[in-house]
Amino acid sequence: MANTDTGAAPTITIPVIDISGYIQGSAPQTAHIATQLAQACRSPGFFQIVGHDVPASLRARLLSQTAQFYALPAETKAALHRGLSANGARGYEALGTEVLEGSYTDQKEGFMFGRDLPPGRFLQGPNLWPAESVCPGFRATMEEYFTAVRGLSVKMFRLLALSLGLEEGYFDGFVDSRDSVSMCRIHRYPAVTPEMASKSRGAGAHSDFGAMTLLIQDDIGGLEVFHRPSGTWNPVPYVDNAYIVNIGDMMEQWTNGRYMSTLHRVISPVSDHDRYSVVFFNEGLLDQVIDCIPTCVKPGEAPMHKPLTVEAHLRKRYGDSYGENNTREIQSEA
Ligand SMILES: O=C(O)CCC(=O)C(=O)O
Ligand SMILES: [Fe+2]
Repeated sequence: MANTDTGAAPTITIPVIDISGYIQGSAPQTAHIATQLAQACRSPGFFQIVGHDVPASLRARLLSQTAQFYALPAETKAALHRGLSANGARGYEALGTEVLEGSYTDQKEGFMFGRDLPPGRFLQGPNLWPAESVCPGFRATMEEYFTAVRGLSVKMFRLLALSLGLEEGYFDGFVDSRDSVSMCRIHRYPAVTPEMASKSRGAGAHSDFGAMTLLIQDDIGGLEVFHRPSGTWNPVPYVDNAYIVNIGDMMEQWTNGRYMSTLHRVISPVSDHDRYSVVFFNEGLLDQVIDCIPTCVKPGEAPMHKPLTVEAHLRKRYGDSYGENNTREIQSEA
């Protein structure tokens, strides 16, 4: 694959969409935003939003708490390893655990949390947290942020529904039910030397397999999106206070390929600073059947995929043998 290391000019630009008109309830602006969204979701499947309602002060606290967490001693973080959580889906993941792309070991560490539910269905369970005395304010900030970003994601799915010519609440049950799976993951990408950067990735090339992802990257940048026709990697520039939004494999399938799930990767920062990012995945309502959305198939055209439930899609992607305390399969997640 060609990449930006060659210094080639980017072949795609990632649109920046101001959604404040929707947040404020303006009908004409909402229609315009939905049109911009439809274009961006078709290609490149990535865009950034500004004018959202998650306060900048909360995002700043989130990033400083993330740094505080990663500065904890290795053994304190290891005691929170996600292998110790009910479904293997909450807690800490050490540097070099994931291999998303061939021979590159991902140079990142992560910590995942979601809705605090009793252990039960697939990917559900209580979160793991460091003791308050060890990481003061961390849990409260992460919980406050989770509520805020989950609220924003419900709004983004409403806009997505409008962009597909559907009724605004079409995805509400999918994203906003008790059994809707959503997961937040904070990341640290340690700074590397130019020599190390050529042999490693922050995160190897992958596509996200849920429905829609909302991501904060810090001002170091490093996220790149693949443009298939030209075989080039294109940076997603840092935009102050923005969310990077991308379509995942489940939504690509649900829309019969109309909306695109695009390969992306993170280049380890060649810098004297670590890079931090916070990602919010919407995996959706476990019992929802993903069956071609009616507005996404022309008369006479056949849907490209057989209907299947979200849980079946996720189990397939996480690995058929996924089970309690089996943490291997989950590592294939983006
Ligand atoms: O950290 C980033 O900027 C991107 C992470 C990512 O793509 C993922 O976790 O799926
Ligand atoms: Fe990703």
